[in-house]
Amino acid sequence: AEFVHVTYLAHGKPGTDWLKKANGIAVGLTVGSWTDLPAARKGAMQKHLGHVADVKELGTTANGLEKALLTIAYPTINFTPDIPALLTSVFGKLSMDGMIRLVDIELPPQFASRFPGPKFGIEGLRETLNAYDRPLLMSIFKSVIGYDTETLAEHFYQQALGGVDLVKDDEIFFDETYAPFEKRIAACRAAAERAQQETGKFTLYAANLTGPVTEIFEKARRAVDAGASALLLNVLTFGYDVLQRLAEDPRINVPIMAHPALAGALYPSEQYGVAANVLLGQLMRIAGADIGLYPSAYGSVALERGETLKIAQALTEPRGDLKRAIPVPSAGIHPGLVPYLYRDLGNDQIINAGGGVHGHPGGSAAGGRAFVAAIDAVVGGKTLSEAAETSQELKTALELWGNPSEK
Ligand SMILES: CCCC(=O)/C(O)=C/OP(=O)(O)O
Ligand SMILES: [Mg+2]
Repeated sequence: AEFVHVTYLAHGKPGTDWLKKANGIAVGLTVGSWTDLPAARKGAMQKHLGHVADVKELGTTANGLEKALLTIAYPTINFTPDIPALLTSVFGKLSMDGMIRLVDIELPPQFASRFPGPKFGIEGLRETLNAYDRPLLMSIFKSVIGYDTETLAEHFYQQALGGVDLVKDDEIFFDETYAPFEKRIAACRAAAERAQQETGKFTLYAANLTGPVTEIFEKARRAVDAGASALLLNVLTFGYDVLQRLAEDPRINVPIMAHPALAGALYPSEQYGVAANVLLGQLMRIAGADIGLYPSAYGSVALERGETLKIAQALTEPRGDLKRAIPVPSAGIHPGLVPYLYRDLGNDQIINAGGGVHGHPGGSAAGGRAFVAAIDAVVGGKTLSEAAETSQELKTALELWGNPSEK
């Protein structure tokens, strides 16, 4: 028999009987009640019974509460191998039952093997881009709503000229009236080919997958047929299972990028919700994200650095034959932050910026070039100031947004 081990951080009044609370969860979320079960039923129900794997009391908090880590083992025969079943079973009703936060899920090998994981992973993405031994670079269409296909294709061209490896739609790009999905994909592919003539590099385009879930799979297949080179999905709003089924579809043979939109409703609280490394690391990876975005520790919607490192670890740590998903610390990123990002994650990351590219006084292409110079610098062991001596674009970017790592 296999068990999923789920660890919760629970807060409670002084004197809480944590073993009793843990037992209540283990039984309540599996067989419902044990003591009231007739003896005849107990035999049949035994294999469905959850149990307490560990209880670690952590003492008292500043505001007088007690806290403890409770690890419960759930028989995997209780649920089907998909994330809706897993999350509903281990943190459905329980998530609404007081101060309790899901902080870790450990899947046993057989159960874990039922999830697709990344189709490309870091290695596959590098092969697709022919880009090795350096962080990848991505820019984001900024402001995108209301632009027509031709304008977006020109914006794509400018970003590609700047040397970015990928361009992504902003996650808020839903209304495609002015830039129909397949038309936009074809136009951006043409723009990528045009830029490639000048840069020698083919820039991928991650088009935002939108629309009713009843149509999203066919839409994704049409996107690939139309020349899509990557797809973006707002996983929390569409659902992890949509991500998993896209990743499992052999016809959707392009990297899938997971956006964290809405995650901030779940991860911040110390006493409630779901830890970011589970939400934006582990679950995204097992469901099949090749590319995992999350708030960086340095930008505009910052996450605490330790949290960001845990997300990156969940996306990349060795886990059986699961491919590694590439971490993309995002939001408010500008070239001056590249040394911090490189110190944290080294080469295996995508450096991702919208405003930090398009806000460059020299325009989007110059914004991309500033990042390329910054990445070359950190990979080559140079400071940004040294690199700025031979890159006007980087010099301008550092003057505008700062060079905090050399303060
Ligand atoms: C964490 C997601 C970041 C995001 O979606 C986004 O659009 C960032 O844009 P900038 O902050 O780089 O302009
Ligand atoms: Mg965005």
